[in-house]
Amino acid sequence: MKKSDIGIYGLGVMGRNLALNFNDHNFQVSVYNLDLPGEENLVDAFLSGPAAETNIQGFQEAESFIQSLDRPRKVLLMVKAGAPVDSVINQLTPLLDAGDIIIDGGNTHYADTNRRMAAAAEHGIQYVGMGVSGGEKGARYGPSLMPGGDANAWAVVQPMLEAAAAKNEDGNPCCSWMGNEGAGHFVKMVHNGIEYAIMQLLAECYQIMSEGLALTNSEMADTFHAWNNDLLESYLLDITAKIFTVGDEENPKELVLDNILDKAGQKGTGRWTALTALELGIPLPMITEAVYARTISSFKDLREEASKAIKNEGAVADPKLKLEQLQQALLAGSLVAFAEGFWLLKAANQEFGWNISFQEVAETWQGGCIIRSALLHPIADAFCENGKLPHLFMAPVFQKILASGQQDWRSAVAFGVQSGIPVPAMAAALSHYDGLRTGRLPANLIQAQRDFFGAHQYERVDQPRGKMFHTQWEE
Ligand SMILES: NC(=O)C1=CN([C@@H]2O[C@H](COP(=O)(O)OP(=O)(O)OC[C@H]3O[C@@H](n4cnc5c(N)ncnc54)[C@H](OP(=O)(O)O)[C@@H]3O)[C@@H](O)[C@H]2O)C=CC1
Ligand SMILES: O=C(CO)[C@H](O)[C@H](O)COP(=O)(O)O
Repeated sequence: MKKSDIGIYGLGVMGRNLALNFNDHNFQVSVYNLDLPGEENLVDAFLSGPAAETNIQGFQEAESFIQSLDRPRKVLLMVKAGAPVDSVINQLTPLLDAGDIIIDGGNTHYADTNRRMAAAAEHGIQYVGMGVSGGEKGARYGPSLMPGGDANAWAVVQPMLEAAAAKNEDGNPCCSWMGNEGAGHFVKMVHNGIEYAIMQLLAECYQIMSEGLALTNSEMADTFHAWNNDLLESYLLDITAKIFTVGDEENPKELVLDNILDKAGQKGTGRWTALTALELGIPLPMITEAVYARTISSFKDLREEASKAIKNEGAVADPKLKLEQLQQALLAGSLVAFAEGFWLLKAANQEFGWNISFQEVAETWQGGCIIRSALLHPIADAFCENGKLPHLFMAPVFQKILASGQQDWRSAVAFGVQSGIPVPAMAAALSHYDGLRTGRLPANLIQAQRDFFGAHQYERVDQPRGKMFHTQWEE
């Protein structure tokens, strides 16, 4: 039997679709899944189902799975992030040889990848932490891939990963080497932070349209569909418009959307983005508010109770918001979401000594991934022109967009605030914009207060930076 080019461990949603994708590109694929007693045999189900007409080989034991691979063996782990990855690595390490390559394609925390890469190196195993985006369809027909880790492995896995990846409008694979250690997983984490922010922004537009402007579901479908153009064209806007057209199987006259409980789930990547930003000292108010918004949604019972106790009487926004104004808020907010993400990537380069190319990240996100958006083209151009751009707001192209849309953006936020419709991401995006474009903030008062109660000292506007002063504020 021909040895396989790649082995995929884990036949969940992503693993089984990636296996079919690699097979489509004429790579020989081996698959394995650790089934617990009593669980369905996923390998058999896969081979007799979706993989029936393929050359994919399935294995019931890890030993034979690993032996089926061509050297250096390349094993792609598509298992649940966290402890399962450690347990799978422990299972496979004795079966692998020096020079073999483990690729973790799950949503792993970058610090875990740093640790696992160092541990694998002790056995001579090359380790790649790879962000994968695109969900089920992306995995099947072309995801966006963000590998990083042991650079020696890149040349070996590059042809396979590039073949399986989505292609952008220029025909280039949406797959780039992100850098050392956990750089690939860091980029995927930030991708998900941006994903949270844009999803929340779209959800806020939905609530403003439905509750504030009394639009029907079909009007909202049309509006989202019409907006999905020019710089606003994106996968998330596209699927949002489609969601407003899907009927409920249980109640055919209703939309399934109207019958979904308003409690947002989260697996952790958005929270990690916010926490990492806090640790690295980078303000990501919009992404963080998007995480909080999911969290507050999870307090469903408390919210129901509070909504009965605390009425929003008399809250009326004036004047009524125009849909064009809301559209501008969506555009500006989407841009802020990307600006926050790239700002964190810049900080990571500085903190960890990585060399993530922001242009390549933007290009890698142009196809296949959940946050693919027309905005990623001018973003890639901006970084191509100036790889050291300190913040996306400093690119003239975005200054123009933000400046021309800012009054409408403010109106949309004001409409939400005045009518009592929560707009945390939209408002936080605006605060980020206003905070950054304000040359003199009231932080002088904070410094005075700190010096008053704690003798923490302050710098003066008329003295060199770093020279500290203290005032005896009271006798
Ligand atoms: N779904 C998505 O849209 C995306 C998911 N990801 C990430 O990809 C990874 C896989 O996701 P997905 O395919 O959706 O997940 P699924 O839940 O569909 O599949 C999880 C897989 O992990 C296996 N697994 C769980 N625990 C263990 C363990 N202790 N030992 C061995 N195998 C284990 C499962 O095996 P079993 O069936 O036997 O339990 C199954 O094969 C995750 O890290 C996820 O965050 C990344 C991008 C997009
Ligand atoms: O990585 C993904 C998309 O890019 C996964 O779908 C992930 O599960 C999304 O995060 P969450 O479940 O927290 O919404």
